[in-house]
Amino acid sequence: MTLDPALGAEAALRARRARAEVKRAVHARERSALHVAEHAWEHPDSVEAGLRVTELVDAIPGIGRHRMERVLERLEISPRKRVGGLGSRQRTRLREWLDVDPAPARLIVLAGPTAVGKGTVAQHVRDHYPWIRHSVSWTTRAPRPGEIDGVHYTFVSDAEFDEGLSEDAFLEWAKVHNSHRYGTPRAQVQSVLDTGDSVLLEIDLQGARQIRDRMPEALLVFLAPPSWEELVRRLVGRGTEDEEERSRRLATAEVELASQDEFDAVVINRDVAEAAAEVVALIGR
Ligand SMILES: Nc1nc2c(ncn2[C@@H]2O[C@H](COP(=O)(O)OP(=O)(O)O)[C@@H](O)[C@H]2O)c(=O)[nH]1
Ligand SMILES: Nc1ncnc2c1ncn2[C@@H]1O[C@H](COP(=O)(O)OP(=O)(O)O)[C@@H](O)[C@H]1O
Repeated sequence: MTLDPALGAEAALRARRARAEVKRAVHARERSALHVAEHAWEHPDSVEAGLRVTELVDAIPGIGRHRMERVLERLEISPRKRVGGLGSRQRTRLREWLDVDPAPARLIVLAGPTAVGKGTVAQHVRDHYPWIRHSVSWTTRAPRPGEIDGVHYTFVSDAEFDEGLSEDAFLEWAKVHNSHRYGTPRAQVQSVLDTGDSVLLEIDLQGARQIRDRMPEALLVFLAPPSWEELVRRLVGRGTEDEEERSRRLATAEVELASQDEFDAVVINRDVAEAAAEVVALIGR
């Protein structure tokens, strides 16, 4: 006997709708992902068993696509697998992972004195930990050679920055080194956090303090130099400031170094890769 193809298509549509309903319920926290998985393993013919593991994990609120991929890799589960088709060791690993509350997406602030290596460490995080997202700040300073608008900063005029202020568009903002204004766009950061990915902000100390007051759940990391001499060496070595600007920045740096206690963690930037790994480990995801 051959199956009527129209009936087959109808059954497939029903199954897709039923799977969508399970995902909706998990996302709305009406059912836990663990409950869905246990049901799938008890009832091999159920809708739950037919869900792809990616669909189940992705439906968990606050997970985010990057994190889902990493989790499945760590659990050694192929993204093509259906929940009902997992082997017993995979089931055990998935059960254990679902049983603990997944860490929520976090806002991470990386601050520290001038030339300590904030930009360098943030770039290393960008290159090696792509699931951590970065906010693009607005600034009134002019682009340096090689800097791209919308990538390194969003370069705006004073009037445009004022407009942003009047619309309450910044999560925090500050006038840095007594010259230009810099601000973190609120909507951009919030939309990334809403997808379940963590966001790293590389901002100055005044901005870090504002974040601490407004978002106590944020993780504040102070990047410190191995020594004062090394900080001076890095500032001079970078060669982007003249003598007068350098002494101004070093005076600020002295004050900033005294503020380490205000932070959740201090990471010493001896080696760029190690410092970046430490920051990522603090985020815990
Ligand atoms: N408060 C605040 N500071 C920022 C923001 N974006 C960048 N900064 C800080 O502004 C300072 C100057 O940055 P930049 O002009 O790129 O120069 P450089 O860091 O000296 O190379 C650095 O300390 C940055 O961390 C922001 O959105 N808010
Ligand atoms: N761990 C490190 N070891 C040696 N040099 C570093 C290290 N981190 C950064 N640097 C160098 O120090 C200088 C300042 O770094 P940068 O990222 O521009 O600092 P910031 O963004 O904090 O002002 C740059 O020339 C950079 O290459």
